[in-house]
Amino acid sequence: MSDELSYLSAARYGKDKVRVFRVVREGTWHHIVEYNVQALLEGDIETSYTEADNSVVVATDSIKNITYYMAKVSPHVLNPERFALHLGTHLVSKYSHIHKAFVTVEQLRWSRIPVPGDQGTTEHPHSFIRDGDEKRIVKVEIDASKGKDKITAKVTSGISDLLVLKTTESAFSGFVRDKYTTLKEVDDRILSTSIDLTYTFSPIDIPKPADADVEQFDVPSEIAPGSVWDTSVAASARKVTLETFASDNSASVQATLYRMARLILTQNPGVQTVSYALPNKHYIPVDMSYLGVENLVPSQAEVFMPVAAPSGLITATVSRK
Ligand SMILES: O=c1[nH]c(=O)c2[nH]c(=O)[nH]c2[nH]1
Repeated sequence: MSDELSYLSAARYGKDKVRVFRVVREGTWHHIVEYNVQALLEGDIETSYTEADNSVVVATDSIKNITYYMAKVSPHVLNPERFALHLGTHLVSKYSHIHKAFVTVEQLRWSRIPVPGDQGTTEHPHSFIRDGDEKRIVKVEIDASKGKDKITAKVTSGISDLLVLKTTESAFSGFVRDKYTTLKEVDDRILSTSIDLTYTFSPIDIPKPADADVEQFDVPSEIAPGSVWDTSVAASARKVTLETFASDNSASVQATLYRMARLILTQNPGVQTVSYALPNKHYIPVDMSYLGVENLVPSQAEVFMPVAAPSGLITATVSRK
């Protein structure tokens, strides 16, 4: 149904915040992942909105059940890119009227607990610690609108909530000075940010999955470096981000951001764009001059007031030419 005034111009639905934990036992050496999954569908679903026609609706409850089933049967469950691709591909393959799947996987951090062993500290085989709020975020768009045997996928990966701070080698000067300016130029300051990083891969073709075999999802036999199939990209992007933050003698958040993004593109040929959103979480030296205590010389200030809000927010996308 549409009338002269309005029509349904977009429709997408599914399940959000599906919490799934998976253990893979390799003898006594256990691997784990914890994911928050969002799986949304598009396709010939208009009548469910316009005609109250539920015959086209795969219930969001079923989408949740499929997510858990795929966490059980997918050989790729431990890798969020491959798991998201497998889940999305199954959704568009299973239902003829569903043409696109949008799967977001947020991976929570679990690291092995270090324990003393015969040869120094080792990682525990089955005990883990949540060492930080940092998440790995993977977004996959599976497109079967040109046919179930011509599936393509766009993948974006990244990190959110990676909190970092440095106590020197950050300055900020030379900015616009006018009647609104109260900020002093500094050659030394605390720099802290909660890193939000996303990078996009070149689009990929997905081989048509075997009809009967939901468990099967082929990964190319030759894996192009820096491509979506290359499981080392996430660690490399995180390493470059942290190392650049630490070692750059920062002129501004903008300049440090650009340097990080360029390095990710240099090191990962399959990555097409890199975006950061970096809040500048200000730490303000406390003025104690009224007590005769000096705390305002930037390189010597010792007591700071962390300010949650307002924060700066510096964003940019750097793209491969
Ligand atoms: O690195 C910075 N970039 C800015 O744009 C800015 N603006 C500001 O007040 N402090 C900072 N720091």
